[in-house]
Amino acid sequence: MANLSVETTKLDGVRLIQPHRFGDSRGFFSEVFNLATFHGAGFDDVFVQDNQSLSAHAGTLRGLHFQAPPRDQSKLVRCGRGSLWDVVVDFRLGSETFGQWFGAELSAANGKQMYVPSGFLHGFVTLEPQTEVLYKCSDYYVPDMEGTVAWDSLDIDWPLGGRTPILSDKDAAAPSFEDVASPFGALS
Ligand SMILES: Cc1cn([C@H]2C[C@H](O)[C@@H](COP(=O)(O)OP(=O)(O)O[C@H]3O[C@@H](C)C(=O)[C@@H](O)[C@H]3O)O2)c(=O)[nH]c1=O
Repeated sequence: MANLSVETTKLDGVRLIQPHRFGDSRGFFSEVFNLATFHGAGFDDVFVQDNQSLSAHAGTLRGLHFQAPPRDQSKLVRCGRGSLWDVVVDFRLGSETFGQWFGAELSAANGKQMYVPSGFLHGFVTLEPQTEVLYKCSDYYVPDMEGTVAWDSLDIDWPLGGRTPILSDKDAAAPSFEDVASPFGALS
């Protein structure tokens, strides 16, 4: 039985991953990450850092973030509690889909994971209170190499239900997409 199903998206390299859940009377068991299985499915990343964030309120929006080369990161994102709407934006110069976005709901219930390749912006908005997000990164955090793009400077259809999102000071002050020079070449 396949332990992993992988869905392609309209953005090259961006994938929605569904690890298998073995359900029984107690609940379920799932290998949420297995290096050999992921390598077998074509992901050659070596993840070196695991992150966890908790957002107290629904409508908390984090993003859009990237870390510049040579310290760029691919990410494998999932939800441990609650639900979120996860977004990736193609930020690779010269890419046919430069500036286009893809979004999907990740929840504790659906077990889906978003694979965010290097060269893409990443962000999410929480859909429930006390939403926990867990993600692996392929390089360590380097604050000096970090970049932020304003969440509302692209035509992203954030499911906010008319609410004003809760932002960090850094994200609230982020420059617009068109004012940030991408450090990513087309083949990042
Ligand atoms: C991202 C990060 C933050 N921090 C620290 C810096 C700061 O004091 C505190 C909170 O950082 P931030 O406000 O940047 O956290 P947050 O807004 O949750 O940032 C995250 O957003 C999502 C969308 C991503 O894709 C991540 O890569 C990361 O950029 O945690 C680390 O120590 N290591 C890390 O890897």
